[in-house]
Amino acid sequence: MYDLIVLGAGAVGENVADRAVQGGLTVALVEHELVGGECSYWACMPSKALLRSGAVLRAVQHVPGAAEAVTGKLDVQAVLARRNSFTHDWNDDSQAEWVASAGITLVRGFGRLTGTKEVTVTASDRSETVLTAQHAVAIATGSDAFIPDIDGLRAAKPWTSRDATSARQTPDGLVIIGGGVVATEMATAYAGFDTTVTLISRGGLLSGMEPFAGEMVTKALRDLGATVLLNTETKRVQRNENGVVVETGDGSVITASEVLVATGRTPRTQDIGLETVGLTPGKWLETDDTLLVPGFDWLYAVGDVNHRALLTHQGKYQARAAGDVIAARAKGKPVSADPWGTHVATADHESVPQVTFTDPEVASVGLTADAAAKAGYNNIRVVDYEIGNVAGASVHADGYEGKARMVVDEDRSVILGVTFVGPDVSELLQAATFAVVGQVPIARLWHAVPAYPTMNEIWLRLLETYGRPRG
Ligand SMILES: Cc1cc2nc3c(=O)[nH]c(=O)nc-3n(C[C@H](O)[C@H](O)[C@H](O)COP(=O)(O)OP(=O)(O)OC[C@H]3O[C@@H](n4cnc5c(N)ncnc54)[C@H](O)[C@@H]3O)c2cc1C
Ligand SMILES: NC(=O)c1ccc[n+]([C@@H]2O[C@H](COP(=O)([O-])OP(=O)(O)OC[C@H]3O[C@@H](n4cnc5c(N)ncnc54)[C@H](O)[C@@H]3O)[C@@H](O)[C@H]2O)c1
Repeated sequence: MYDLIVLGAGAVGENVADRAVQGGLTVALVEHELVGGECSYWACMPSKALLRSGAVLRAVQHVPGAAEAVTGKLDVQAVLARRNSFTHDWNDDSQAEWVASAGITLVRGFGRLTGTKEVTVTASDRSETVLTAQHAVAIATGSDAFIPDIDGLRAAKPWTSRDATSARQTPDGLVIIGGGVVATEMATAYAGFDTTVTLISRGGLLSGMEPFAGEMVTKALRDLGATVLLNTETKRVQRNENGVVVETGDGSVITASEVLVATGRTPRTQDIGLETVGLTPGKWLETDDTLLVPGFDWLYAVGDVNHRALLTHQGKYQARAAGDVIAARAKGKPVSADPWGTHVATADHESVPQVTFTDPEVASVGLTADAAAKAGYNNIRVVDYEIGNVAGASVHADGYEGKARMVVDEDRSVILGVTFVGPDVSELLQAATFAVVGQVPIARLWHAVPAYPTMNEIWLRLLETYGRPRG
């Protein structure tokens, strides 16, 4: 008997377990693949490792003096080898060691709910262990790539994000279906490897973000040599002895070695016994802000599986709240569940930061102008500024091109959202997150002076463009 059973040892499950142990609970953590989950082995870390070398090379090419010193092309094998070092060659020994050192019991095998507070784990030798929880079960099983119902796609054995991030060799030609984060990041990485990349998006690129983000990334991908087909349906996919043949809605035919499907995610809830507790398998798990599934006092859903924000940092934020609240409830301690309290993931609603590591990078937090209007903010003001006009950016790289947008709630004089697009803007994001989460009044932000000449001077320019509120 454990106080808590956590199903899934991705970044999120690990953190739920860790916080609960720190809160004085005993925890079993169930994992059937690699401890560390998608982020460590097939998502964030390998994808960023694949992108980083190309980004560095392009950065150097925009700084005379350095540019003359670096004239070669990317060494793709060295990039792949560096990627492998991040994934530890897909070996999770070090993460399993961390789990043990944190006082968490790791149970290897595939876990399913088999009743209230009960999880049955099937090990690789088919032996079964029944675990019971005194207080709670947390589902942190994550998500899988979603394969849409496109004629021939499944049969063509497409690459998913797992294949794109773990490839041992780069293909000569890659067709990417999708226009979101995975599609644009992988198009950027592979175009830099001299793979012939064709991206097919049924709409624009990065559609949930400010429109200029997708437009700038489209231009940049084309400049990198990728073909970007917008507002284009993928009609049919076929694999033959030479690779794949992809037919688009307008009748064009593209042949390539591989096709990557990057059309979103589907929850890993199909086969985890949800029906044994009255829930429907295959659906995202809804939760309240303490990550508790409605109708239960013992079942939590944390990370990708609850579909609140499919990002590692946001899942880990939820995990800290969930691990702490499970421990507090188990020990009969006070629960802080008001907005922005200790035991809630309030920031999930309107304050999520995200960086898309394309070139230019897209860094955003909070609401876009469109999302703010849809959320019912009817007195907003949008302030735009070219980042290239900031002294720090001109020193950073010759011909720096970037754009910033700040969305202000005029009723409260606070920032609802900020988007930066440009080389190396990712490190500007945390200041924006402080402003949005802290709901710092614009008048006070005028006293937060950015150092000269850094790219952070974009803040001063946005505020000057907005105008100084009267004190
Ligand atoms: C290509 C790509 C790049 C990304 N890059 C970023 C990025 O740069 N930054 C960012 O913040 N986010 C990024 N993400 C998103 C990020 O990977 C996810 O949000 C994150 O991995 C979710 O963590 P999780 O713990 O909820 O799920 P997962 O990491 O999927 O972990 C779930 C774990 O549960 C295990 N499991 C599932 N079912 C069972 C079962 N029945 N029994 C036992 N174990 C089970 C799985 O094996 C897995 O280890 C990226 C995603 C992709 C696809
Ligand atoms: N840097 C990062 O933070 C990062 C990087 C990669 C992934 N992620 C996370 O992983 C998640 C998955 O990324 P993703 O790019 O797969 O999803 P996404 O939701 O970002 O994009 C999905 C894309 O697929 C398209 N699409 C959906 N259904 C389709 C269909 N039937 N036919 C054709 N196109 C279709 C959509 O129009 C969209 O362009 C994201 O939610 C993101 O948060 C984050």
